[in-house]
Amino acid sequence: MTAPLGHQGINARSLPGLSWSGSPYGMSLNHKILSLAVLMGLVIGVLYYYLYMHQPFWFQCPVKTTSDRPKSMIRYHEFRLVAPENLAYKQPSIVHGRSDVVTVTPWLAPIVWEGTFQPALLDGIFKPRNITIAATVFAVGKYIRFLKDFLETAEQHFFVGFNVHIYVFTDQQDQVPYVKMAAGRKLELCSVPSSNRWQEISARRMELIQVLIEEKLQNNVEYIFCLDVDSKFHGRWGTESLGGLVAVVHPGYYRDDRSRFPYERRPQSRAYVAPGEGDFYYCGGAFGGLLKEVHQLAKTCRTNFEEDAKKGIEANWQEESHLNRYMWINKPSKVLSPEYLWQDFKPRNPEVGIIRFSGVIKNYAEIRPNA
Ligand SMILES: CC(=O)N[C@H]1[C@@H](OP(=O)(O)OP(=O)(O)OC[C@H]2O[C@@H](n3ccc(=O)[nH]c3=O)[C@H](O)[C@@H]2O)O[C@H](CO)[C@H](O)[C@@H]1O
Ligand SMILES: [Mn+2]
Repeated sequence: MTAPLGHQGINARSLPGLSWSGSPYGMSLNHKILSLAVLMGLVIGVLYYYLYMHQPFWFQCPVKTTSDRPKSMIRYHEFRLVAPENLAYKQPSIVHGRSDVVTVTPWLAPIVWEGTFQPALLDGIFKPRNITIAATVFAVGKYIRFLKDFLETAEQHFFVGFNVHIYVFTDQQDQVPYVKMAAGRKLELCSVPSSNRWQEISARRMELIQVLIEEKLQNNVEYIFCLDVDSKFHGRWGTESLGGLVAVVHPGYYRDDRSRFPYERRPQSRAYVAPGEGDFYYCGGAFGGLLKEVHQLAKTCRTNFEEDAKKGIEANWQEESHLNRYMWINKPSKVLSPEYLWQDFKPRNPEVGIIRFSGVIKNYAEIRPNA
């Protein structure tokens, strides 16, 4: 009788190293198991420490309260909405609310309209986190004239009561107006070369935003918004606008069929959006979100813009076209209604209860280096 193949004469004792008592090949099995256990413990320990420190979104932080969590940990916990105790506010309803507008996207991101949120409740949730919000604004060439109103009105309406760092990119630092800022708010100036093409100034913002995030903002800012300078704040822009990736619906096209959106339509461009595609038409003049998300957006749009340039293509609305392509694939987790970027020349539509931020009327021929 022969044993089945593979079992002939083999047992634990006859395998090199696999012996219960002393082995001629070195460590006993007991020792090996022990060292393996110690090694595994070490690996698990190091892995746990790494996750604890970096807090990827899928890792549940074991720390209980908001106040004793360092900032880096709070960063990825935007969905842990801890409300202050004893805060009185209007009872919410799931049957009564705005019925003249849509307040949620098909991918279930909120669309922020006046009347859909309670400011005091949201501020109460975000205040204990001691977050800092960065804003970038470019004032190159003649656009420096818009900066004063932008900064003064931001002081009155943009994240009032929160830490706000405004980064002004300009080619004329000595022309930056003095605007008194409240405690916790500050202005920083960054140099940027002038250009004789407005398209270049507008589009290069993506690159400069990417570099700013990489070199300056990594550890001291949670959220960032990137805004056009030729605009003013007229109403509250606050914590209701915070989210992972945040886009603003353009005031000029939101009632139109998508076939009329001014997406880039040449398939050779990396900003291409095919007919029948696209959710909304978003503004290039205002977008934002968590630092990490905006970094990814800026980096991608910059790369795609440069790839297009190598082929001699410039998308019809420069970085706005690339942003729209990006948002089609990477859906924003919060969509802001056109209340968040209106245009002064447009009469207010009835569904727009309040204009919070709006582009001023300007004479393109007079202010752009190339009109
Ligand atoms: C409201 C809105 O969504 N506006 C977008 C729209 O046109 P706009 O007509 O609003 O573009 P724009 O002339 O305001 O240029 C965009 C921004 O670039 C900066 N700038 C521009 C020219 C210049 O000489 N100096 C200077 O500083 C400035 O911050 C300005 O706000 O399409 C542009 C496409 O490129 C941008 O996507 C804008 O954000
Ligand atoms: Mn503008």
